[in-house]
Amino acid sequence: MTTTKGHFPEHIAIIMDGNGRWAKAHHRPRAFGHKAGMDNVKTLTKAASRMGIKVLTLYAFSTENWKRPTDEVNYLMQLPIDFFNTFIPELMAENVKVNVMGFLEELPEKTRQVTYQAMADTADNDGMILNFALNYGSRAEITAAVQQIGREVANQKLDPETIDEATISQHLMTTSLGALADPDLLIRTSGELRLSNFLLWQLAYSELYFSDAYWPDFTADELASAIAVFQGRDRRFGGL
Ligand SMILES: CCc1cc(N2CCCCCC2)n2ncc(-c3ccc(F)cc3)c2n1
Repeated sequence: MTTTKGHFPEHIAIIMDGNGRWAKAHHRPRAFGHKAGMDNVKTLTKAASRMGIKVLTLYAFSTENWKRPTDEVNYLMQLPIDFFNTFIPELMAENVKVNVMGFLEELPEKTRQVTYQAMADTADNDGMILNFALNYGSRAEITAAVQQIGREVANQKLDPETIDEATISQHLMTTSLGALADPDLLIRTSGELRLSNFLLWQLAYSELYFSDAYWPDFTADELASAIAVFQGRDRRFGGL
């Protein structure tokens, strides 16, 4: 069997964890950590684009994050607005195409509008896809896919005998990524060793890399190190 050793990861997904603890370690409020985290999103986006990454998926807000204190959620919901208000020119200069996946209809109006506008503004770019997971949860994503498949079977648009793994993949929020939908490499920062309801279907054969660095401290060099470790691994995809 041909080895995957040395292959460069096309799709990298990152759970950007540790922003609150980073703020605490710097004796600052949590919001300061979230702001530092957003600044690092800008830095790592440009670095990943220049490394030749084809898709960078970033877990920005989970369906479970609504349980956080109201003032923190309100601050977080402002971050996409701040991000695009300050970064669209650089995204255009980098030829980056923005995609935002999640239950966007549940977002505050202004947050939702700015994400749609960013997707429209960058739609013609054919460089790296910067794919934000915003109000996203994998079990909810899979449940919505099963509900839609059920509707199509009930409407006789879909023969249940033809349902296969591709059918499920095509009904997930990553379907627009096509052959790049499944991450080659998942990175989680801050030392947590959990998937936290992120891309559970898509990560079936992904390599997992855990960094002890808090997200604001996760540098482009750390990303390069994670990629080097990935290239040293020999992926099996279930085989020998
Ligand atoms: C809605 C919560 C949130 C939090 C957040 N943090 C705070 C915690 C995670 C670490 C990164 C910084 N960022 N950083 C960028 C975005 C963003 C999301 C969507 C989008 F289309 C453009 C930008 C972001 N969104």
